Amino acid sequence: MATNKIIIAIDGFSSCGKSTLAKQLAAKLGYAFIDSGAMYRAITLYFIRNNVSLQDHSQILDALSNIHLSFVFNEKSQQSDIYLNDEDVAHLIREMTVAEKVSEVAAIREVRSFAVAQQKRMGKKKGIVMDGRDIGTVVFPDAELKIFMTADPEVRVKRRFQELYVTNPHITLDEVRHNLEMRDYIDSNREESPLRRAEDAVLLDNSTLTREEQLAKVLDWVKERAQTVDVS
Ligand SMILES: Nc1ncnc2c1ncn2[C@@H]1O[C@H](COP(=O)(O)OP(=O)(O)OP(=O)(O)O)[C@@H](O)[C@H]1O
Ligand SMILES: Nc1ccn([C@@H]2O[C@H](COP(=O)(O)O)[C@@H](O)[C@H]2O)c(=O)n1
Repeated sequence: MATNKIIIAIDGFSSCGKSTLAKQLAAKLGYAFIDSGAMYRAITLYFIRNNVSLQDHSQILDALSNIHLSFVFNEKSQQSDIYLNDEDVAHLIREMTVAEKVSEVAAIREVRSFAVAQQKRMGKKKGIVMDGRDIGTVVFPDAELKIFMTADPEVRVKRRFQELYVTNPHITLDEVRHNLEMRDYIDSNREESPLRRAEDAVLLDNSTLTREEQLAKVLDWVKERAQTVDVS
């Protein structure tokens, strides 16, 4: 049982295991888990479906005014699914059509303001693990624990390939590699909130760590920062 709730911010490159770690931590600590990337993906899905021009700011603002995002806990999977207006889009947002466009959409200032305002509200009561690209730098600059995750690029490509292959056996390693490289490049070089390691973030390279090892390591960091949190 957690008695001293903190905010845990996890940032890093694409497909290095941020959401996996965030889910593990949230389950262990009884915290809320928010995958901020899912929000940008859901906005992108809406933009694709409605042919929103990324060059037209009034179209973008109009589209955002019609988007309502929420996370609904799924008892079966024991995870929160993202809803775009009243539709569960948790699976649709993982498709390559969304992955190919999301970094362009997430670089737009109005889109970021829209998402960040909601993310900040979600952290008001603490007891939250959020992963993304700007969580420790912009969304929760005062988070008690900030983690910057990375892993060897080829390890990341193989992990994401194995994950996507289950639902799309036509996918290729090259396609996945290209998408990860492209997203990391845009995310790190955009003007608005580029992906950066916060000065006070702890670096976690999980290239050779199992899921269990990464969790054990991070739980030690949580204990250091929230002495009264019982994580036994
Ligand atoms: N320590 C690990 N060892 C092996 N596979 C892992 C490990 N951590 C995560 N994975 C797997 O790697 C893949 C990417 O993980 P995950 O989706 O958590 O990454 P992410 O950083 O949140 O990605 P993105 O930012 O692109 O959404 C998943 O298939 C996940 O199961
Ligand atoms: N805080 C964030 C989170 C995500 N993004 C953008 O969304 C893309 C998809 O995120 P995943 O975590 O699901 O891979 C990501 O490539 C970023 O472009 C962001 O900008 N800020």
